[in-house]
Amino acid sequence: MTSHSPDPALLAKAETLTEALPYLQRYAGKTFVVKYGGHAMGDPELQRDFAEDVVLLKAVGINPVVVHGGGPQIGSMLKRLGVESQFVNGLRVTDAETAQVAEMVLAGSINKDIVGWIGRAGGRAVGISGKDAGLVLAEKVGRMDPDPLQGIERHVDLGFVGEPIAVDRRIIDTLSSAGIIPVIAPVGIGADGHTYNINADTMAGAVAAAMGAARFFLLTDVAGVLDKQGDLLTALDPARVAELRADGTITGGMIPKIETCVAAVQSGVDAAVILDGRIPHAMLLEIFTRRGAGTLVSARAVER
Ligand SMILES: Nc1ncnc2c1ncn2[C@@H]1O[C@H](COP(=O)(O)OP(=O)(O)O)[C@@H](O)[C@H]1O
Ligand SMILES: CC(=O)N[C@@H](CCC(=O)OP(=O)(O)O)C(=O)O
Repeated sequence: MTSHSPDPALLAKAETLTEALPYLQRYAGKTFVVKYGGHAMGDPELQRDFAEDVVLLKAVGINPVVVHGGGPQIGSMLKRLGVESQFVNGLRVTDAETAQVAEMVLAGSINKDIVGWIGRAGGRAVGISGKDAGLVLAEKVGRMDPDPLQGIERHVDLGFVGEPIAVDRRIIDTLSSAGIIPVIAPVGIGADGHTYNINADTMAGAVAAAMGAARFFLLTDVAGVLDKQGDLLTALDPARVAELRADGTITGGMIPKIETCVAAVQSGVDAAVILDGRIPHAMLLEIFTRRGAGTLVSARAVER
């Protein structure tokens, strides 16, 4: 090989970087909210990749804000403690004991794990929950009709399940402007002083709306929203989402996820993307290359 014909593998790397250039220019200074689902936290390698992606975003001038879940991890802890738990339309029925366990797992072990991974990837993160600095004021979710497939009695009281009714973004701004990546556990406090367990998708959507995020990513353990045949739906708008809810294509944990995406794009977030967290660096591929992955939800249908 002469000095005029560089190694093709090296050239490909340079091309990847130049392909990223317009995206780097477009997104510098913008806020990206990333919801990191409990199912996407599978193995340590994926957790390391995720942390590297978040640190890279910060390094190129984007402000990432991480909101995490931990449903499966709460489930394992409840099982160890011999506490039963039920879901209604993707939300965990939460009595006082379950609320305590949820807070311990979410704001305790998972939150600090993620902070640790980001630190190891060379970033600086601070882990908080919706209770810190009055970030999220929560209100009890009303009684709900369960999914008919779950065969649970109608009009269930979900207990200490909350939804965000106000987000005070100042703590996020303070951390972000100090070069720190905020990592947020989905727990909030009510005006009644109770601690509320908040679905992590819902929490992330409220944060994305309050931040006027340019992009909102939800990392999970499926390729995105699938149709009845199991094929990936690459782009959806609110009208199509309503059809898929009505005909039973979207069920269980995908309900809060997709409803959050719709609410986010209707309240000013440019686009929300449901991504497969099992794919290494799924987020970087979505942001910096022309090969978008997952399901993109936007106010108006787009070609992908
Ligand atoms: N139409 C659909 N397309 C994709 N997944 C769906 C659909 N309907 C229901 N689901 C379920 O939603 C799950 C994702 O939600 P969830 O388990 O709560 O993830 P996470 O823990 O990442 O928030 C999928 O694993 C799948 O079982
Ligand atoms: C009310 C409610 O359902 N809260 C969720 C909070 C965690 C969560 O949403 O985690 P994932 O994103 O990993 O599913 C729960 O208790 O499981």
